[in-house]
Amino acid sequence: MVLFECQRIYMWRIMFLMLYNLTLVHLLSRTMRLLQISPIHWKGLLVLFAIGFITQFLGRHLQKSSPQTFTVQRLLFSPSTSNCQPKSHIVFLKTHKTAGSTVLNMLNRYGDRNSLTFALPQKYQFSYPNLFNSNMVKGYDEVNKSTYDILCHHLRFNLPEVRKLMPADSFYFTILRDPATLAESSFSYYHSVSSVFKKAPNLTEFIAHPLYYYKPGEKGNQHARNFQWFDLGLDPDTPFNESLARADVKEIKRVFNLVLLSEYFDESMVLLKEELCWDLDDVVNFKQNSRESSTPLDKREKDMLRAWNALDWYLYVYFNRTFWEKVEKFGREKMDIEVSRLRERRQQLAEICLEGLDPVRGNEINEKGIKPFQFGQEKIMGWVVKMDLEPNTRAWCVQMVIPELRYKDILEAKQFPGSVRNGSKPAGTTVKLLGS
Ligand SMILES: Nc1ncnc2c1ncn2[C@@H]1O[C@H](COP(=O)(O)OS(=O)(=O)O)[C@@H](OP(=O)(O)O)[C@H]1O
Repeated sequence: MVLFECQRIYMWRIMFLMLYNLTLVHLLSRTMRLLQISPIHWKGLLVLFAIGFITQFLGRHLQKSSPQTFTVQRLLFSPSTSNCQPKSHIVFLKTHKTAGSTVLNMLNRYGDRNSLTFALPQKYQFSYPNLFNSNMVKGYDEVNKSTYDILCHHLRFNLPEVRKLMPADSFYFTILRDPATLAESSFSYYHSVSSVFKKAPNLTEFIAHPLYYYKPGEKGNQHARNFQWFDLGLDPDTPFNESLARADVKEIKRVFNLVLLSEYFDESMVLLKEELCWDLDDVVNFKQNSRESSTPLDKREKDMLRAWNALDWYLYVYFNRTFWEKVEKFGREKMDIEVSRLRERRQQLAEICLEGLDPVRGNEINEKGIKPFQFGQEKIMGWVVKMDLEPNTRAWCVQMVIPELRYKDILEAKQFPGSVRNGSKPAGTTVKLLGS
């Protein structure tokens, strides 16, 4: 009904526009004759009028779609202004507790919309905490040397095996976090499952006597010391030695084109967008996998945790420096502008897509496909997507909040039709028109 009403008003406007322009043309031609202006000149003017009319007509036509379609158009088009070629061969090392799930959602969306192939694990992780091996990839054909566009699920990095399946021009990136806050997040998240943390009554106790609880080489240690160093495929129990650490870090710098920082997530997204030559909407995201609350650390505790995780702290300090060097090169002012654009767009999308602008507890989300995965005793937060949206808009919004494990099921179902176990697809996730 609303649509018919819009169309009727629209037709009247076009008729009015036509009459208005014809009258103008008529008056003009009469004036030209009276002033005895040569026919060539006034005919030229008539052509100009005709062009003006068509422009007006098209301009109004583009503006006057129904409001819902307009919303989708805004979601669809935020074209890049640069002439670069978007990158689609990507290796993302998803380190733990570093905002990797938010990055992953973005990669899932991009790959999904552009029909890229993902190197997927048989289950949900690549036999973590074992070192990555190409035969852990579902459907990998060693003989025919299958290659993929994106590798991004949790794994323990092993470059020679990654190189077997990823194209030589792949863009490698990862994300790091201050090991002090990472340790707090890790302790609370893995407290009930980690052999080390289980023994400690609380974080304060663990910080005070880590060696009482931590036995080097014990299974499941990775959560408790130099977690990022471990994810990078290095030995977290190596006693800290600056020249050895420097050599390892230099090697990481050689392999990874970009190292992001979770504390500067938005700046990170701007650098990433630039390097990948993607559009703003490709890197806009809503926070994933956040906890309801965290325990604040005082300076002494932070210092102690950084000392305990000395290899991670060295790594973080090094890449913090390289990060800001990149920002400097990009231009501080330009960065501020881009970060503002990103935040504005996030706000705009949140207003379009979400019920409420803050994440909510899982039990407040009724839609099964977007409930956050709950792990241990932590309350992991998620988002409620508005129900009364135009289907394409809703599909876009849902994609932005699908938790990583469920998105993996969706991608797997797409890549391996008929072979997926319980991958129930969230309602309305097919975005046929978007980004295609
Ligand atoms: N955009 C953005 N900016 C800053 N921080 C963010 C962002 N998105 C997620 N997070 C925080 O990252 C923590 C979860 O990290 P991961 O998703 O990597 O965890 S996991 O290893 O996959 O379980 C988790 O930290 P904690 O809440 O301290 O646990 C999230 O709150």
